[in-house]
Formats: sequence, structure tokens, C-alpha cells
Amino acid sequence: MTVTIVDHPLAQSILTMLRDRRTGQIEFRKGLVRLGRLMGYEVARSFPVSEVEVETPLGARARGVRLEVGDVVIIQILRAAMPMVEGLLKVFPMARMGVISARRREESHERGSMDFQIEMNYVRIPRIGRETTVMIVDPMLATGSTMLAAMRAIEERGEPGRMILINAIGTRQAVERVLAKKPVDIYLAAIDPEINEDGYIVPGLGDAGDRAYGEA
Ligand SMILES: O=P(O)(O)OC[C@H]1O[C@H](OP(=O)(O)OP(=O)(O)O)[C@H](O)[C@@H]1O
Ligand SMILES: O=c1cc[nH]c(=O)[nH]1
Ligand SMILES: [Mg+2]
Repeated sequence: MTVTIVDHPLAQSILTMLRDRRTGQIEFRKGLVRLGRLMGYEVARSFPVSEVEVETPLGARARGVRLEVGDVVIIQILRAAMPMVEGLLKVFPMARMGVISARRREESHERGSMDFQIEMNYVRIPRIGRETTVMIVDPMLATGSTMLAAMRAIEERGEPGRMILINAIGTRQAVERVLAKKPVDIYLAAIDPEINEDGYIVPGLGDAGDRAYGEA
């Protein structure tokens, strides 16, 4: 169970661009792709490496390493996770993929509550076993309601050996809420100080799905 803030200056500068209200849809999506890739590099550090030896075109032997990622399933939470997953796949191209469509029911949310009802219309997850590392991707971890619902849906289909959450911005409340349910590893570019009465992260970056794909 770890919480890692990805503080690489490039990740932080992309996050700043994402937060900026002047950033348009195309640059916003591109930024999420780049952030997903950078966060993937940080996640890759947590896997073991084995020592290998190869022969170069010069006929010489070179000692090196191979990253042992094993069986990986990346789960994208629609809509907003799609660009981040595109970047993450550059780091873990061998991953199998799952999809969960989730929407916070904002119409039934009580102002100030840390709980949202989550509408899930589509859950398609490949086989998961003890040997599997599941990475759940969603740029925003606000109240944690969506993530907890996704984790329940995944667990109904199998118990992975390791679960990693990859989020651009989270709140302390959501991180604590998730960790109280399961000892997962969480990677974030930032933990923001506040969540407002409507369940939006402050300062945050607004509605990630709307900014990436248009207001819905
Ligand atoms: O931690 P929570 O309080 O559950 O909030 C986080 C969720 O809210 C957003 O999804 P939204 O319901 O807006 O759907 P969208 O991605 O289609 O915009 C975001 O993409 C997360 O999935
Ligand atoms: O600030 C927030 C909270 C939930 N979902 C978002 O897209 N943004
Ligand atoms: Mg949204």
C-alpha cells in the first residue's frame, strides 16, 4: 500500500497546463496522453527487473535488464480516462484491457456529501487472477465514489495480486476512503486541498470529461 506523487517537473508542468482554464480541448487531451505516459514510467519503477545478457551487432556481450511486469490488465473508466490510457499503453503495450463506463449521478447528489451514486452501464473486464496486476485509470479521484464502484466491479470478476490506481488529481479524503477499503498502490500528479459542495476538486482542473470531449 503506497501513495506516490509523481513530482517530475515535466509531469508537473503538464498538470499546470491542464489546470489552466484557457487550455482548449485538443491541448487538454494531448496533455492527458503525455501525463499518462509519464505516470506509466513512474509505475514501471515498482516492478522487478531481471539481469540479462545480449549480443550486440559488434559480436560483443552486453549486460542489461529486463522489466518483469508479468500479467497486466489496464482498466479505463470512461469517459475521461481514455487519453491517459493511450499514454500508459506506450509504457505497457502488452497489457490486456478492460473498460468500465461510469457516471456520477450529479442530479441525485446531496450538496456537501462525499458520496455519489454511480451509474455503470458497461463493464467488460478480461480474466483476472492472483498473478494479475490491475491498473485502474481515471484522471480525477474526487470523492472516490467512482473508484470504489469500479473496484467492486473488478473484484466481482477476480482477485488480482496487485491493484494500482493512476490518477492525475486526487483529494486526501478520497485517498483515505479508498485505502480504508483495500491496500492499493496509488499514483497521482497532485493531491489537492479541497473538494467543494458539488463534489469538484479545488483548485482541480474542472470537469475532466467535459474538457477532453465537450460538455455532456
Ligand atoms: O471520485 P468521484 O467523486 O467519483 O469523481 C470522479 C469521477 O468524476 C468524473 O467522471 P464523470 O461522472 O464526470 O463522467 P465523465 O468522465 O464521463 O465526465 C471523473 O472522470 C471520475 O470518473
Ligand atoms: O473535480 C472533478 C471532480 C470529479 N470529476 C471531475 O471531472 N472533476
Ligand atoms: Mg464528467
